[in-house]
Amino acid sequence: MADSCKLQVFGLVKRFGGLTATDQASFEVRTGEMHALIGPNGAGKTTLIHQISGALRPDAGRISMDGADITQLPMHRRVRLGLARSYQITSVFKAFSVLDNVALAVQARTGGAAGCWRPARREADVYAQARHALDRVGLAARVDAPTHSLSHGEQRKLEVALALATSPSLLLLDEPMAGMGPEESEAMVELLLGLRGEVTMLLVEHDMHAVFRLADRLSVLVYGRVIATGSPEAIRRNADVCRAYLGDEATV
Ligand SMILES: Nc1ncnc2c1ncn2[C@@H]1O[C@H](COP(=O)(O)OP(=O)(O)OP(=O)(O)O)[C@@H](O)[C@H]1O
Repeated sequence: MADSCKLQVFGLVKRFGGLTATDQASFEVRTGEMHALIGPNGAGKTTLIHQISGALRPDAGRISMDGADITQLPMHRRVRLGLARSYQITSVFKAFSVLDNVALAVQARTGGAAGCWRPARREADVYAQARHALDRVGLAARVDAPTHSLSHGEQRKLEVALALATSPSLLLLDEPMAGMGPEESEAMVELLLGLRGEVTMLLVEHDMHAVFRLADRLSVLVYGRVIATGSPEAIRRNADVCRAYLGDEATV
């Protein structure tokens, strides 16, 4: 039986003036897999992630999730369908506790406009969901800490917790290891390995050691086009990929 498809990106085009940032980009993410999107600087990876999350509207092409066309849906509707993206820590309240920030994310993303008037039971559910997300990323002992007191590595974990807060089925991770030292990177790899199979993930990351440890399959983006998709082994051996991007890194 064919693997089921969680996300399908077909012929995605995004132009910024005269520059074509994604150029007929097409690839598929299978349900349950950890799929990495790699490529040189400026290849269009972040632009692609923005289009999948709904932050940017494509000029052409189609995005579908679980078989439903989501190309025209606003971001909040995609979130309701189970799509989440790792937040930038800059969007949190630094004086609030770690737990309160995640609880706010849960409430905001599950439709919390009348939050103040919700019954206590509802609030208990929100906090239970927030605690569960923090537990998943290994921040259970830091729930009461003010967010500004977190180390860099803990802040990146919090970003993942914020994305997990609404129990997504598809998680977009844009450079979760950025700015990390080897120990923090290793902790993030362990965290993401722990989520494998539980949530489908699409990862953009420059740390090739981490990528090749984590990914079930990879897609390689060069000049806005996906030039190859396959297993880590197949990608390492792909002559086009080595020529265009990996080169010596293919030995990782
Ligand atoms: N808002 C924008 N306006 C104009 N050009 C943009 C905009 N966003 C991205 N670009 C350009 O689009 C191209 C693709 O950028 P993008 O950030 O998607 O690449 P990337 O693969 O994520 O790069 P990196 O690995 O360095 O993060 C680059 O040439 C970039 O300068």
